[in-house]
Amino acid sequence: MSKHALVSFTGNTEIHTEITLTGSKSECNRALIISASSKGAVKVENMSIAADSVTLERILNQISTATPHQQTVDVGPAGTAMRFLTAYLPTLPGQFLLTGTERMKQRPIGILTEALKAVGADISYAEKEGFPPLNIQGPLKQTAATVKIKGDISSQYISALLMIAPSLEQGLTLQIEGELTSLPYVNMTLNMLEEAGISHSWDGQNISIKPQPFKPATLVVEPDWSAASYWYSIACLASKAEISLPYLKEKSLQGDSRIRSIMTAFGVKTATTAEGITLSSTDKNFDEEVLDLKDCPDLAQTIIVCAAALKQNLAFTGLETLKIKETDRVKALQNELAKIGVTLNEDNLIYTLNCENLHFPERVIFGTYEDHRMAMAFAPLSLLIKEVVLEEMDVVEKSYPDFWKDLEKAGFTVTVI
Ligand SMILES: O=C(O)C1=C[C@@H](OP(=O)(O)O)[C@@H](O)[C@H](O)C1
Ligand SMILES: C=C(OP(=O)(O)O)C(=O)O
Repeated sequence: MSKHALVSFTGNTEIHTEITLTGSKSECNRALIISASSKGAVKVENMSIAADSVTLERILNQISTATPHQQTVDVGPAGTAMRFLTAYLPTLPGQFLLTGTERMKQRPIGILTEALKAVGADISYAEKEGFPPLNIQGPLKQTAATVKIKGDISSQYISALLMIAPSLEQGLTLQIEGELTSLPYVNMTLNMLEEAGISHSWDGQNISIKPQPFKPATLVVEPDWSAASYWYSIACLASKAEISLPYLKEKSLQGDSRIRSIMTAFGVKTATTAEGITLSSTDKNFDEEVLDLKDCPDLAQTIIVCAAALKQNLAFTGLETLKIKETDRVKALQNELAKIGVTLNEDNLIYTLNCENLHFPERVIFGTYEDHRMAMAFAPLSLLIKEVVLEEMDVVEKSYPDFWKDLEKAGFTVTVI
């Protein structure tokens, strides 16, 4: 039986708390692949407890390069792990079936697999052309060192290729076609590779990495800024807030640290302290009418739900990639915002909120669509709605397993129903 979370907040919504967030799953998943590629020269510190990272670590520890039999590698719902392993497994001697949840089988991978095949990888589709599960036969015998790849569907394809590039006999040049989406994630990959001794060149379109050895290094995973975004939302919707988030740094490899500047307009002030950062509530001042979220797609749900609750008819661009994430996030947002009378309408790739009929019923049950970010983006509405139910509460495990515990620490009541 699936469990749901009933979240409420009794009395005056003043929040004073300190929350230590787990490590970024994006940074952690890169650190794990880089460490495996370096054959142990690169160590990982402050591992994330995100289920997706735990899964990737377990897989990397379990796969064997000594067995002639096919090994099934199941990433569950972990998209980044799926994309990174699609590139990493072909570099190993072995035969693999790389698979995941039913939703994973609907998340496209063809752009990455075709690029890998062009470089010499032996990969075929076990079910539907262009989608997982994949049959992979390694080790890759390199046939080309330059490959074209579309940049506007998922940056994870590019990060996946960049991380195997230094281990390829001829290195790799990626010719990026179209606009690069989720750009900060590519920068994160290149920065972490650099920390591990790997240099690159990037002329605006082509990214090249020569064959080169990893140097001994320790990659320290920073706390998760995407997880921090839910605390920004809470600080914004509470009547008063002072929320400390230790170890978070303003200058981060994570593009989602942009939540800090976006949330100034939403009335959340961020102070840098010796320990990390502290969020406090201040006056709201919406000046920008259109927010482009192409660089930070994982913030979209947090920001859109928060704007809706504040009755701000903001417009958003850069939401195209949301359709292929854990769920079709635009559709999921449209369905669930309707429960508080808000619509999210698309016109020419501009999405606009209409909050004219915003209302807060006494009790709202929000669906979560196997998507951790749906649960975490809607939970803060319990500061405005007496009873908020988030279905399938375990979805948060994917990136932020302590989410419910942390809400309780901050004064929310979370009942499992
Ligand atoms: O590389 C990464 O760690 C990620 C890149 C982004 O995906 P896209 O590049 O597909 O937008 C982001 O949504 C995902 O949660 C993590
Ligand atoms: C899109 C996400 O993850 P992934 O693509 O790694 O499944 C996410 O965490 O929001």
